Amino acid sequence: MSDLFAIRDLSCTSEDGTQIFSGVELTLAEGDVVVVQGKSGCGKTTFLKCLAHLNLYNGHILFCGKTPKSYGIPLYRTKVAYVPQRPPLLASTPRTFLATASSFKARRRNGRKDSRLNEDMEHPVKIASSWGIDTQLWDREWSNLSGGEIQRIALAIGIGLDTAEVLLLDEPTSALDQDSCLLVERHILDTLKSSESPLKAIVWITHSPEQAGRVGTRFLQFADGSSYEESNPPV
Ligand SMILES: Nc1ncnc2c1ncn2[C@@H]1O[C@H](COP(=O)(O)OP(=O)(O)OP(=O)(O)O)[C@@H](O)[C@H]1O
Repeated sequence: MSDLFAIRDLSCTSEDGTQIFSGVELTLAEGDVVVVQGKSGCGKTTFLKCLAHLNLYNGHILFCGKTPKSYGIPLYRTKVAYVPQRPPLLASTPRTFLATASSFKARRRNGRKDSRLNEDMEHPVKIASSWGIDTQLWDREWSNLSGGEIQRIALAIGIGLDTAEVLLLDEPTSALDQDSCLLVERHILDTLKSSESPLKAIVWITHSPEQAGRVGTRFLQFADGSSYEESNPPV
């Protein structure tokens, strides 16, 4: 049987030709929560973007034994989903964005839009509500939402569409207070364990050693232009 997610000899170079990292290796199995840590600017976000095929890279990425291109990149990105730390401020509202994201899911289901679109949109709203996001915030312009509200809404969409098998989380709780952070963490880990969710593994960037210890099952450290795995969370 092929690995869930295999990354082989991954390297990435910035537009000006500077190498950001090279030689990164990682194999994900079902149930893994790989915490990614390292100094600011060492390439963690770039790494996640490469995994989501949002950044150019060299090397090999295989999801269930197949390359991203063999799925078609839009479909691949529904299976290996990147949730940015700060979603680019979009025009319009979270509900408009959710409708677009849900329509991708509907197309993936049967090749066209279908009547389950509204149903697909309910789950993210319900999840966000359980994290203190009032339903009316979905109809407010992104630019008029707080950082913590934006972060919870983006994460609720990433999880609640129920398409992601691998979630790539970029400091998903960096704008949240401690109580909200723990609530969100618990929900993500429960989703990973749930047999009703397609979610199988998570790659999670955090600068918090405490969070790394709470959520991580494996620990990938970025340093000196490459990465290495540690057996324990760094203190
Ligand atoms: N589009 C880009 N063009 C040029 N350089 C870039 C680009 N995106 C990122 N970089 C550079 O690549 C390096 C890695 O950036 P990246 O955002 O991946 O770091 P990071 O480890 O996630 O940092 P942080 O912990 O501060 O979020 C940095 O030096 C950054 O300035």
